[in-house]
Amino acid sequence: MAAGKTDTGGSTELSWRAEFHDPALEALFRRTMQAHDACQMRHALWVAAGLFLAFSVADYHLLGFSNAFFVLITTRTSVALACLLLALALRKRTALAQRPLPINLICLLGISTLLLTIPLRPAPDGIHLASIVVASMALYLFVPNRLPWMLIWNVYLVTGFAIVVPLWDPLPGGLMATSLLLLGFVNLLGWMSVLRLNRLQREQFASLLEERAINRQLQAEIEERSQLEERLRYMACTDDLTGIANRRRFFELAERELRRAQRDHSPLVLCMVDIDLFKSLNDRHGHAVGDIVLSTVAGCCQSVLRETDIIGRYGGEEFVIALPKANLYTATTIAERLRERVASLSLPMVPDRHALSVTVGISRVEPGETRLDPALLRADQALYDGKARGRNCVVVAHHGPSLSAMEA
Ligand SMILES: Nc1nc2c(ncn2[C@@H]2O[C@H](COP(=O)(O)OP(=O)(O)OP(=O)(O)O)[C@@H](O)[C@H]2O)c(=O)[nH]1
Repeated sequence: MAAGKTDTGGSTELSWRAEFHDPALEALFRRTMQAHDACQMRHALWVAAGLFLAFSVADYHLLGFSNAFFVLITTRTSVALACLLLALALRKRTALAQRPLPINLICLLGISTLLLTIPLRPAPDGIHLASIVVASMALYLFVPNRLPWMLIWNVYLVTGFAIVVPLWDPLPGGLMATSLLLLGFVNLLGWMSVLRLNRLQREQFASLLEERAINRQLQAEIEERSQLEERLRYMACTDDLTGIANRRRFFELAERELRRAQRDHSPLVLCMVDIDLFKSLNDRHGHAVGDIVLSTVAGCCQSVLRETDIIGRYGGEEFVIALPKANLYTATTIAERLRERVASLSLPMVPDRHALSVTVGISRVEPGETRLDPALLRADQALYDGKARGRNCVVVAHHGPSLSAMEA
């Protein structure tokens, strides 16, 4: 496997036993596989317990109720019980699958019992060899991630076989050599299979980690882009200085309200708000103070409006407000409240307490008007009327005999 790096910087290089060189990565792999390993080992232990007990039936047929039978059934039952206990314990504590002690104890008991059958139970030559071969493969394949330990137990198994067989049931020289060669080959096969399995599992795990890292990176990029988009959208719609809608956004929202008003035959009123003598304020106190006054007045406007009302910066020191479902009387009340609030403002950077005031021009959208421009023009005209009348006032554009200019 080509050596790579995980996103945490760990190397995915494998050791001679096909485990990760990086101990942290190996520990992570084992933790990830823990439940799976425990499940696999539990099944193997159930099968092993069943097999050990099942062979007692064969022992009985071969030995009857002899001493040898009782020794064998005792050891077989001990192994089976140990297997069952560990299988039950693994159900609750999956971490036991990766602890060497319990499984090593069972290996010791199981292999010793298997070797004990050679002197205690007479059987044709091939039967003992076959059970050793099966046990050897089982050790390699069913005990996960314990390759060096399983090699040690296999050495015990083969060495035991090589010692016990000549002592109790000697084989012809050629047959013994063939058996040992066969066992050597079985070990090689088991070893290679486990190496291959370990390598495949870890390669898959490393790819999974890599994939997750790429996904996380993509997720972060997507989030960054959507934040950027959100920011751009905000910037495209908002006036930088005051934080209220810019002119483009105001028209977008107000035109939507106009269509709704036409549909529902409900009123829509527009107000133009202009800060009085702003040029002289700018000249006297500087542009920076002018900016603060602009955003303070914008805040005042917002404070007198309902959530459904729309406010935007029309340009310079002029604001525009759309009041859906409001008649001229309501609009005038709101504008008066705004005018009073601005007049009562006391800003530390503007020493003259009465310096701040606004003039408001008001006009309603007449039935049948499909654009905002005519009403805006009338509100603007009313605003200039207000300026001509001395400022700091609210003026309603002439709509009919019932409504005349209203001054503060
Ligand atoms: N500080 C600041 N000043 C601005 C901004 N936009 C426009 N202005 C200033 O606003 C002032 C507008 O002044 P005018 O249109 O002459 O009107 P005014 O002085 O308010 O007089 P009246 O409207 O007749 O009461 C100009 O001096 C502009 O430079 C801004 O974003 N910040």
